[in-house]
Amino acid sequence: MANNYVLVINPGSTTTKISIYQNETELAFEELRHEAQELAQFSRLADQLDFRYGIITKFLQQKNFSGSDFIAVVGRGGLLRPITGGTYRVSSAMIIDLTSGRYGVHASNLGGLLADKFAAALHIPAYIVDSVVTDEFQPVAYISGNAAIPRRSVFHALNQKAAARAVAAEQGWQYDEKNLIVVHMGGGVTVGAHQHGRVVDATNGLDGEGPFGPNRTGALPGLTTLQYVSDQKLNYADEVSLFVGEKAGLMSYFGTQNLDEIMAKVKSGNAFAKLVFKALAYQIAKEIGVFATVLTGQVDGIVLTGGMAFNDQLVALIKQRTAWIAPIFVHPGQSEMAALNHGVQLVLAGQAKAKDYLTESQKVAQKQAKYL
Ligand SMILES: Nc1ncnc2c1ncn2[C@@H]1O[C@H](COP(=O)(O)OP(=O)(O)O)[C@@H](O)[C@H]1O
Ligand SMILES: CCCC(=O)OP(=O)(O)O
Repeated sequence: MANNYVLVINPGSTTTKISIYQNETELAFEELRHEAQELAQFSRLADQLDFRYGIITKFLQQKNFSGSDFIAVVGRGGLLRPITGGTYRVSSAMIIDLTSGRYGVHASNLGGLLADKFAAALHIPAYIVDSVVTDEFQPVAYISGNAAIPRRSVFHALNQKAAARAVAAEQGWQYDEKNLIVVHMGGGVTVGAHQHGRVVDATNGLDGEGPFGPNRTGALPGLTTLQYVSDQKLNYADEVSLFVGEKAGLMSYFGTQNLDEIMAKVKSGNAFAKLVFKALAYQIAKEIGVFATVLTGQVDGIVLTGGMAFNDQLVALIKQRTAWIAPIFVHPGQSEMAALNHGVQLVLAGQAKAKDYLTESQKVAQKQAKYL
């Protein structure tokens, strides 16, 4: 007899997070950290599927959960065609796009794929919620400055929205009546302008925009980067994506993306580590300033979230430069597991309808076609 449990799977670039929910109650949670060397054994992202599936299966066995306990599985939504936010049934078109990497390669692609694999084994439905390609951009945000290259919405939509809603609730605000700048500081860092509940612009966390992060480049000097790629004869499919993601950011300077290890260098007086750490805070603060202009200075709050928001020194440095803009709310870690589960519970309770991937992507494509 099913226990009405929902299995929540959240693959990030540095972690696999797993939760079991019954209604809105989290019964179990596990965060498995992956060191870069551990993942380096897999040459392609798709090769990590069985490895991460095995870890999750082991977790379920250790906690004595049985397959028949579950009524649904939900994974973090990855790089798909641009779509609206919400809960989606994992479909065959989605599986093809996530597997091929046609819209980009990132650990979040494994969310839908892992959910699909568990759904097939347990005979239950699979969903994704608020994918990283959730697109609520205002028209002007699509323009990059070169007609050949439109901007696209790729950010930590799930956690940015969940953290913004949590802060709004704590303050007694309605999320869709306020203007917030939300900064997710994870393996990659993204900054979003949440205008009355719509993310009208956000830095692209994968293509090289905004601040750098533990394993991700931010904006790079364009021509110099193209020259480097050409000089080094970097191949796009493997080497270029590693150059801007996975091996970039703090990883490129120190060979580690673990902030605690970098803080140990800072504390031991390593001048270069101090400089790069200051630059991390500087770039994040600078982008918050940029996004204050997106909201024409009408900013009700700045929300700092993600794993790096646990680092008090980083938060203090960001505050020093940005506290004049708006009150700062620190919401460390992630609310992604609760948000993934909530999206599925709404569908299971009949309070929301699961969206269809191809239908929604066509809607967004029609909206974009007006401007691009
Ligand atoms: N409790 C913590 N204290 C300090 N730094 C942390 C903490 N948790 C995570 N980090 C750092 O945050 C970064 C990863 O953020 P996280 O949001 O966990 O990653 P992901 O994007 O993979 O989910 C890493 O640099 C990690 O070292
Ligand atoms: C912006 C895409 C999502 C992302 O960067 O996630 P991680 O920080 O988990 O790598």
